[in-house]
Parts: sequence; C-alpha cells; structure tokens
Amino acid sequence: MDKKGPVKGTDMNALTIWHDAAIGIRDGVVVWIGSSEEATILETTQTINANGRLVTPGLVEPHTHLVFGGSREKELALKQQGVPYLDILKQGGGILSTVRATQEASYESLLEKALFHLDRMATYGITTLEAKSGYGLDRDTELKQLRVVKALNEQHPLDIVSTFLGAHAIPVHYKGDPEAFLLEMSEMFDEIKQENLAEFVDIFTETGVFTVPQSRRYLKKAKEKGFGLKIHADEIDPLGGTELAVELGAISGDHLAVTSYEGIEKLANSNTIGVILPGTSFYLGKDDYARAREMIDAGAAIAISTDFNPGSSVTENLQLIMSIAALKLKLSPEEIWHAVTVNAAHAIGRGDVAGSITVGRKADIVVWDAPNYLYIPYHYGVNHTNTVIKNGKVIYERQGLR
Ligand SMILES: O=C(O)CC1=NCN=C1
Ligand SMILES: [Zn+2]
Repeated sequence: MDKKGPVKGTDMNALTIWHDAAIGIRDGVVVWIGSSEEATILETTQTINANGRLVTPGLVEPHTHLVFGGSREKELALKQQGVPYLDILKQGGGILSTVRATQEASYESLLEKALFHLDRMATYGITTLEAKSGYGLDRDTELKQLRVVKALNEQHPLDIVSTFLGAHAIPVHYKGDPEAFLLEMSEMFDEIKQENLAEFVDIFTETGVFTVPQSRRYLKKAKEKGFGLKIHADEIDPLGGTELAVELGAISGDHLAVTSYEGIEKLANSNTIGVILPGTSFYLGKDDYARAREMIDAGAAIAISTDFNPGSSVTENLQLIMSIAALKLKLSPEEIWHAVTVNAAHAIGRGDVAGSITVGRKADIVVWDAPNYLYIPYHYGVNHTNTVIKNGKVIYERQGLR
C-alpha cells in the first residue's frame, strides 16, 4: 500500500508486492524496509521470522457498532421466516431492542463487553477501527456509549475512531416527531465536541427512520459544529442517501446496497468513500449487494467493513467479509486489500497514519498463515492471522493446540 490514497478506480488493482522483504521497527515506528539480505546488517533486539509468510499492513475496520448491550439471536428465526429488517424495527425490535438493553446496561458492563469484541477483532488482524454510538437515543445513554469508546481507546492497544450515531432510529416517545428527536440529538453536538467524544456524526437515512431532507438539515448542523460526516445510506430503500453524502462532502457513505446509477456516478466523481457492508446483505438474506464493481469501474474509492452489530451483521471477522466481497461483489483480491487497508483508513480520517507499511508510520503489521495475498479471500470463514503487531508490539500470536 505505497499509495497515499484514497485509492480510486483502476488504481485499486495496482498492488505493490515486495518479495523476501524485511521491515525494521524502532520505538513502534517503521524505520526501514528492504530485502532480507540487507536486513542481516541490522543490529536487532528482537527478530520475528515470517518464514516466507504473507505480511501486510494491519487491517482497518471502518464501520462498527461496537458498544451495545444484550443480543438479538431471537430475531434470527424472524429473518428465516422472511420478516423484513424494517418491519422488525417498526414492531419495536431490531435497533430498538438493543436500545433497551443498552439503556439498562451499566457503563462497566458495556466496557467489559466491548473489550471482549475488541480483543477478538485484534486476533483477526484489525489494528485500527471505527466505533459508533446509536443504541441510546437519549442523551445519557449516548454519552455513556461514547465514553466507553473513549475509555477503550485509553485501555486497549487498538486505535478507535468515534462516531456519534444518536440519529440511528426514532425512539418510541418521539414516534410521530422525528424532527423534534433530531433537535434533541443535535443539541448534544457542543458537549460531544467539548469532551472530544466523537470525530464524526452519522445518521440512518432510511424508510421509516430519517428522510433525506431531515438528514440534510441534521448533518449540515453537525458540519457547522466541525464534525466529519457519515451516512448509513441506501441500505434497504434507494432514498438517495448516497447522493446526499456526496452533496454534503461526507467522508463516507456507508452500505450503498441499493444506490442508484446517478448515485454511483456522483460517488465516483467525489472525494466521498463508499464503505460497503456485504456481510449485512449476506446476513439479511438480501439478493441485492452493493454494486461495488460498478462503483470502482466508475472511478470510486471503495472500502469494506463487517458492520459489526448485534442485529444485521453479527461478526468481527473482516477476513470473512473479504471473501464475501470477492464472491458477491466480484472485487479482485488487489481491490479487496486496498478496501481493508488504505481506503478504510481514509474512510475514518486515518489515511495518514494507518493502512500501509511506510517508513515513518506506526508499525501496525500482520503476519498471516498464508503464502500470498490471494489466499485470504480464497479460504473463507477462518482466522488466518499468525502474528498481529500494533505500534511495533506483538499483541497476538496464534497458539498451536495444547
Ligand atoms: O441493526 C442494527 O443494530 C445496526 C444497523 N443500523 C442500521 N442498519 C443496521
Ligand atoms: Zn451500521
């Protein structure tokens, strides 16, 4: 990943491969890259022999709902019966059921639960990620979630970028008045900024949730307050959230499962990154996957993500998403590697510090139990990491059977 990025269109296919390479790390930073031959002259205090394995930048996970209470396994049966996601939400389930569990959960229990999922993400090779609030839909619980993310950042080796998603659904007591609810959420912007609890503001622009005009007004306020913008756009119904993301200069438009042709054209001719969540299409049993192939062919910058959340994509395994991206989005392995490193980093404002192995940058590196970069999307559903290095420190090593 030697391109500054975001990497767009056909450039996503140009992958630079070093054979028999060596990387020198000092104080957590990459200070040298060369051949294994040349490396023999280096004086080292610790040597990690990759033994001919694949070595890549640490994975960047650009879209998670990491902090939540409870779980929604009971909804699986509804999904199997074909009950649509938005109907479950309308009946007070889905997001709203996680909201109730998160409101009831203590700060400590949310922190402990999130740490568990975060550790699992680290074992899968993720070294930087984004985490959203959105399961409170009231001031106290939204702040509780954002403070959990802040504490995670302080306690855990992984770097986390925080997003305020108070506009995730309309709470029951605001059922008939989404505008009034959005007003309450927008009144939190100042204190979130003050406490440095989030860099981005996100909204679920969807049928039965927030309309494009409501989203536009809300996000414009957020932009005026200095937040970056993200939109859960065109996930279920093509309302035009993608077009809105481009119009407002959002750093990313996310989901894009049913983006219109015009939306694809606008995305391709913008600086907004498309964050595609094929695991959600898979998990909701959808036929329509985001037309990421057309988006890249039109010149867009694409990233992919697990959309880890308790209802519509319950997995931390970004490697599995790489396989689904290959099989269902028809992305090439080269495009997929750009989508889980440099482009994912740019989608969360970390394009200058994460997503590539570059002299002068943090040493966030993964050694894989794989002979080459093709292998990871090819062999699906398992964890291929051998060693995960964060800031130059080994934070995970695969243990053999005992
Ligand atoms: O269902 C959830 O909890 C997460 C989600 N929000 C919008 N789409 C999926
Ligand atoms: Zn999401």
